[in-house]
Amino acid sequence: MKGTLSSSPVSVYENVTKEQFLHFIHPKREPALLRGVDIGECTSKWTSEYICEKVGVVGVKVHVSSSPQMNFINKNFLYKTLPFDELVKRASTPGCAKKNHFLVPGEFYYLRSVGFDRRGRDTADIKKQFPNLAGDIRIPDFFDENCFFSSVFRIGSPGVQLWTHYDVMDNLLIQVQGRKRMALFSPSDALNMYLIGDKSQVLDIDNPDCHLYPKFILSQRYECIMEPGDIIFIPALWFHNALALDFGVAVNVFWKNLKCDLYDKNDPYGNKDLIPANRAIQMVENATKLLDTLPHDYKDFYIKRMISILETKILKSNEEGQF
Ligand SMILES: O=C(O)CCC(=O)C(=O)O
Ligand SMILES: [Fe+2]
Repeated sequence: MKGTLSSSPVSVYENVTKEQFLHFIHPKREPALLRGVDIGECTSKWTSEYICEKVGVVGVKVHVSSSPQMNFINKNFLYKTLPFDELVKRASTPGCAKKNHFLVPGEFYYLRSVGFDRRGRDTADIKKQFPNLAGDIRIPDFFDENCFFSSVFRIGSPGVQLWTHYDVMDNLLIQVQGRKRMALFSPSDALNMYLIGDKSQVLDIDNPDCHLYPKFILSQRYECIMEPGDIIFIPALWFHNALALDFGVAVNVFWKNLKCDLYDKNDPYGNKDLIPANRAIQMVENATKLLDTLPHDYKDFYIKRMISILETKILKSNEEGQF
């Protein structure tokens, strides 16, 4: 059984200034589509030819999949290294990935840039990994520079859909080339998302399987189409799913909205839960393991008791407006 889901538009704001963003948009903790913000010359300059010429043959690690819907559950993608210009040619030229491919003709590509050393604390920074392009993009100064976490270059084939997930940082996603459909869900819908870690198991958000994921259609979906030059503000913890309608070039910037010491220092992607949250989740996991020592019916009963403790906690913090 397939279910359908209505959606609400993401609020659109034109020609937003730093002051307007800080006073009216950021405090709402809701996604916002920002139009007409000065992002520099990249919107006119960043043609496929230009970015190929500026970056050249530098090797980049990309997701490659035979399906446009990249799926983390049965990992229907591989990581492959390609020269940057070859990636751009294959992803932007219809038919190009038909001749040269890793998996199947017409395969799909997605680049999410990373820092030089991903095992360490090195995060993506376009100024470091793409210095010849960084000067063309003006990242809005809508946050304190001490809170900057990373800036990520994203390139993808038309049709690529990135699974629904949340990040723990506030985010400005700047769409430079191509259109993209963004679907978002509030953190308050977390129980309807069927999460595994930071990712939703509901892969086909347009035709969700209602037998497997009956509560998904209860969630409130927000949606917008991003045009080149648009920026979307995605507050930390908001679930998002990106569907590229064209060959896409985007840059996003993550920053820390809360006190720096709450964030995991070893987080190359900006998706590790805050230290207290991560500890709390570990404790719940340990608590359920502890119950493994009891017979099934007792375990079931005490898990339900734990759920009722947590449910009461949700109601209380909702009343206090702190949820
Ligand atoms: O635009 C995309 O392809 C995905 C964006 C995303 O997940 C992000 O900016 O956090
Ligand atoms: Fe994300």
